Amino acid sequence: MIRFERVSKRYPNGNQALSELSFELADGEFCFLTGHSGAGKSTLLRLVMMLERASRGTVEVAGRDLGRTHDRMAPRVRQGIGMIFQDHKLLNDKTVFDNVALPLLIAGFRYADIGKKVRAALKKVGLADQEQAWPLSLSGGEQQRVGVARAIVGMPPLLLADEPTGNLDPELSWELFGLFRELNQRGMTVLIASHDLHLVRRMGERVLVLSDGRLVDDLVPAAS
Ligand SMILES: Nc1ncnc2c1ncn2[C@@H]1O[C@H](COP(=O)(O)OP(=O)(O)OP(=O)(O)O)[C@@H](O)[C@H]1O
Repeated sequence: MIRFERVSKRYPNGNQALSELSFELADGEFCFLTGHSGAGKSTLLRLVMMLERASRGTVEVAGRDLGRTHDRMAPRVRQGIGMIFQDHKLLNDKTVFDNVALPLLIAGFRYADIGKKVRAALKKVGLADQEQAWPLSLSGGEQQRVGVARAIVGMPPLLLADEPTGNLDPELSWELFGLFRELNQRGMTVLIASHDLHLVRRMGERVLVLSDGRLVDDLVPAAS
């Protein structure tokens, strides 16, 4: 699903965010990305989303070489990816339903087809009864789950999350990771950037460890 081969990223101001990074994430895998602040986690995810371009090396997503992909194809690439942010980026002047419907409207789905998909996504995250609620009337954990519903409403094959538990207490964080595992068990490939090492270890999944833009460890869970 994702292949990085000797990828380096240097920002225009000279910051070297990634250096000679190589790894592969197969279809259906569940993987964490950890490392200190500034290690390059967000940059890696931004390269996968085509929000940035690699300075050197090859980035492949779903068989597509992003270095050879024109900017105008970026929306198509992003349609295959669900993205979850730390601050969930919900629109507070829109209902839960409308927030979750947004990616489908942008993708050009007919309004008649949208309701079913939005309700299915809200059901998956356990918020079926909140579709008419306003984001600010929900708890932090519920808001984050709306963000997950919005990311998965188009059933993308790949789910990326950047510090999704940053604003959640340990119990809600654990629940959210459980939800990601469920989505993975239904076939989604999942890559989560997190510096919550305690929770990451507890999940017992594959962990890529970045330090100063380099891959310093690739921990594969022991077979159970
Ligand atoms: N737009 C940018 N322009 C210049 N430098 C940047 C930019 N974005 C990130 N960097 C630099 O690239 C390096 C990697 O940053 P990145 O945000 O990818 O790390 P991170 O591991 O996600 O950190 P954090 O956990 O703090 O979000 C850092 O040195 C950072 O200052």
